[in-house]
Amino acid sequence: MTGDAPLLIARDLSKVYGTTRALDGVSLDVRAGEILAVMGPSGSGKSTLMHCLAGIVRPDSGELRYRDQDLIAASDAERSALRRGEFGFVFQFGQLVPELTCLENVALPLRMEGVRRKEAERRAAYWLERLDVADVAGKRPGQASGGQGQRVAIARALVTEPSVVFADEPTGALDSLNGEMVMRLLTECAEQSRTAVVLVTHEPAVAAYSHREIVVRDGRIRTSAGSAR
Ligand SMILES: Nc1ncnc2c1ncn2[C@@H]1O[C@H](COP(=O)(O)OP(=O)(O)OP(=O)(O)O)[C@@H](O)[C@H]1O
Repeated sequence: MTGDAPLLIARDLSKVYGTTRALDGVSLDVRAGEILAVMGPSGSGKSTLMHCLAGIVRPDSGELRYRDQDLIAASDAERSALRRGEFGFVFQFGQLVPELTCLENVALPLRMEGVRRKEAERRAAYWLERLDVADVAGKRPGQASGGQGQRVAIARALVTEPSVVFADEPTGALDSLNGEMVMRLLTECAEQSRTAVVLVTHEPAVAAYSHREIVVRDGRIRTSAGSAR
């Protein structure tokens, strides 16, 4: 893994909200296939860091590159094209569309890219199978359990075969057994497809699925270590 050029390179990133220094000179690389846990206390800047890396929030200063692209100089349209095409997202609460079936939810990012319905649903069905939730394909998210919904959300994040998945507390709403299953499937699928995962979590048991942990405090990276994995 160390031989790969980094996918994301952040240097000295800063972001200020009013008088709050949410990020204060953060430097970080994310490599293909790497599972990186971002830990730290509430309000320390974890989400701001993740949102900057994902091209959602524009840092005030520093350098940020995804492959050859300057993410700070990129226009809003370029950044959203990058998010759609290269990145996947998983949040604490699956944020699935309640009116659509689980299959349609997973097919949605492909439909938005112009993939025809039949092909999009075929690929969605494959990912539901991979995440072991094929049985909820025809159900709406409200009819699935929390753990199943989160696995559907992961299928939706992976269906476009992104280079990087950003996961913000993906197990935060689950009990530990379901949380472990979600983490096991997320990391197995990511490793098989060499997808990098940037994982924000408070939970050491979740961070244990990563290859590397960083701890953010007061907008700075305080420690960085390989995990037990
Ligand atoms: N859009 C915003 N407007 C104003 N302040 C913000 C905004 N986003 C974040 N902040 C502030 O920046 C700091 C870092 O917030 P951030 O959400 O990145 O922390 P976090 O580590 O992800 O916290 P948590 O674990 O509670 O989600 C906090 O003081 C927060 O209040």
